[in-house]
Amino acid sequence: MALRAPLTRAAKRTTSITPATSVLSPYTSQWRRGNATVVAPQATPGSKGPTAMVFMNMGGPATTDEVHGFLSMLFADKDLIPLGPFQNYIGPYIARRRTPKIQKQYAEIGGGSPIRKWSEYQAAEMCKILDKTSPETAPHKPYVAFRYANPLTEDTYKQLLADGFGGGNGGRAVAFTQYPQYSCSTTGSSLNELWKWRTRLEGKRSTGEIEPEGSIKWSVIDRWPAHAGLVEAFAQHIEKKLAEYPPERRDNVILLFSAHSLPMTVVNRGDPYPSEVAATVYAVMQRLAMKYKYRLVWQSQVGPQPWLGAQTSDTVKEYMKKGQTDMLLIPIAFTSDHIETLYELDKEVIGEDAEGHEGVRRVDSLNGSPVFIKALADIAKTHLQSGKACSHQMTLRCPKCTSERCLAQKEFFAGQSQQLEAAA
Ligand SMILES: C=CC1=C(C)c2cc3[nH]c(cc4nc(cc5[nH]c(cc1n2)c(C)c5CCC(=O)O)C(CCC(=O)O)=C4C)c(C)c3C=C
Ligand code: FES
Ligand SMILES: [Fe+2]
Repeated sequence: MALRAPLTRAAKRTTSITPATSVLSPYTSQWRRGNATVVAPQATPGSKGPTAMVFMNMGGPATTDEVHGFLSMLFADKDLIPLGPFQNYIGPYIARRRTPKIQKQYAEIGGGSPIRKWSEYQAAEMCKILDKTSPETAPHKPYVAFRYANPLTEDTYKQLLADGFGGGNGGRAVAFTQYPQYSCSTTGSSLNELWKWRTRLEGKRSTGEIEPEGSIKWSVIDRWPAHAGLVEAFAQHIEKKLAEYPPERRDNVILLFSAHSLPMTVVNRGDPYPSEVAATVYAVMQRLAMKYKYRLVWQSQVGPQPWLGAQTSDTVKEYMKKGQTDMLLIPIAFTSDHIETLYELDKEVIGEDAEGHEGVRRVDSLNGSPVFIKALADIAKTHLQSGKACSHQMTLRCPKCTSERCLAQKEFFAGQSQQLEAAA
């Protein structure tokens, strides 16, 4: 069975949460936050909207001054880097020590991560499409919630409340992970954080208390590794780059799909990410009619413990030694540019390991690709129509998971199904 006491706790909790609102509750349909009166967002006539579309991702420092804060949050995250009982001391120490090196890397890619710019653009463009293709849930309002950088999940949650979602008004929000493949260290961590702020800002205040009426009804798009539109967007970017090789060399270019690696402890815990990344790669190769030789390789290992390989940089060096100098690198587990593409692949792997050999090239990240944004809208529309709170797969914990956070988070999101059904 997937969860402990398979969802019964959540089921009980969520079926009993809608008695009449207590007189003392601040959650009425019009309520006060600070000095401002917040009014529920207006639905389009005949629509169940508005719907908040919340793009979740790790985020990145916008400037080199933000690198220390970013790393501090990253090394404090027990879902990403569990450092044991002394995490509160060791985490800040590692973050401080790593800051100058990482600041230098961000300085070399233009002074900061472009992830916020791309996430805000992708979310806004997707919502414009959704307003047309899913009028029954319109208007769709774009939000971004990052795990380690601004706008942080906490701030975005407060913004949702300030905009009139939840807080007595009810309203629907979709947490849309921007990691196509699910890992407990990425999407899982973002969901744990969202659940934490949901509990703090809208949840029960003490044990035994009933849930406040009119909180946000959440659902989650938790993975989309082989969506046809995602596959098409990757395939088109690959074909565009392949077309830049001379025709007589093109068929012998090796495609190196490169994904951020995972520590073997996480792989052996049973994390779904390696198999989902492989699913994306295989689907893209099928779309390319298996016309090229390819490998899935792994990058960005941090620290001394064993990580999943083969490493991207070793692979490039080994193939070069064997005389293979035409290789196309394809970042497959991240949908916009970041330090791993702009610094690690472009400067370290291509610039140093391959000594700038012109045969070693990189496919552009999806960034503002209209095919990709259309795919996002299609994924969202299918989800909104499904009436499901999350995928069936999300309710299954890793075989070796011992995290109470995972358990509570999964119970909460899976339990939102009843809320959605009640609202339907
Ligand atoms: C799908 C993508 C990613 C997975 C899976 C992932 C797992 C993972 N990462 C670390 C440790 C670090 N990651 C760091 C940066 C970073 N990680 C990803 C993506 C994934 N990480 C990205 C896109 C970035 C860069 C952000 C940007 O530029 O916008 C860092 C900080 C940089 C550094 O110090 O080297 C660390 C640390 C672990 C331990 C892990 C799996 C458990
Ligand atoms: S670590 Fe995977 S479900 Fe908890
Ligand atoms: Fe990472």
